[in-house]
Amino acid sequence: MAETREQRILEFVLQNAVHGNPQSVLDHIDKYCREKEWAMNVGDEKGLILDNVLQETNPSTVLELGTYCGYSAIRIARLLKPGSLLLTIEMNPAHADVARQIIEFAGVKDKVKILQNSTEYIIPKLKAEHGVEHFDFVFIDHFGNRYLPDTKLLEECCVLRKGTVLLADNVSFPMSADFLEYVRTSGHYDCTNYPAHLEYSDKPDAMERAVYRG
Ligand SMILES: O=C(c1ccccc1)c1ccc(O)c(O)c1[N+](=O)[O-]
Ligand SMILES: [Mg+2]
Repeated sequence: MAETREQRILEFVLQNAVHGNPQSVLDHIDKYCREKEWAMNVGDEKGLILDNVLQETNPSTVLELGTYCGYSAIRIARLLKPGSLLLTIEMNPAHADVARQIIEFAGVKDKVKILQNSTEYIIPKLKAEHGVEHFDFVFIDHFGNRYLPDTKLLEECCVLRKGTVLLADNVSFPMSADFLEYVRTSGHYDCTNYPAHLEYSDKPDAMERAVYRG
């Protein structure tokens, strides 16, 4: 039996999902995490919210904060138009390694670049070292206590533009309360809340869309 939960998710995907089929990989991760071991993927219910907001935005450049096992990276990449790019930041090297393998198995690695380090280290380097001008869409799904400082860092590093869509997971958690207060009251964002449930559970959760006013 694989040592970690993330390695067991990878093993289940490699042994059961259809190679090169992103939806099959998503379905098998959801099946494993609903039936065997809970894990912090955005999941199927909130994943549909992510799909809808992403398709409404139709982005060319996407940033994700918090790759974990690659579930939402695959969810995003499968909907991106040709020539688009998702940069996803993961601070945990073991998680990044699992994500790299699952993303490759799903057949979307050409649209995804995993940056393994902390967000506070990478965000200031995005323009100079990763050729970023601006992001059209940012999916925020790492530890809630980083949501606000990283949002302010994205503003300070000028990688947001008028109309950039931020979509944050888990805004029902107390740890992201300061982020929610800021995007709703700073005057810099137009916000929409999407009530949902915590992945693979009936506990309440929510996502917040915050469109940058520039
Ligand atoms: O914070 C956790 C957490 C904290 C402790 C243990 C496990 C998860 C969490 C829970 C559900 C999520 O959807 C999620 O994105 C996270 N996260 O850390 O990014
Ligand atoms: Mg989450």
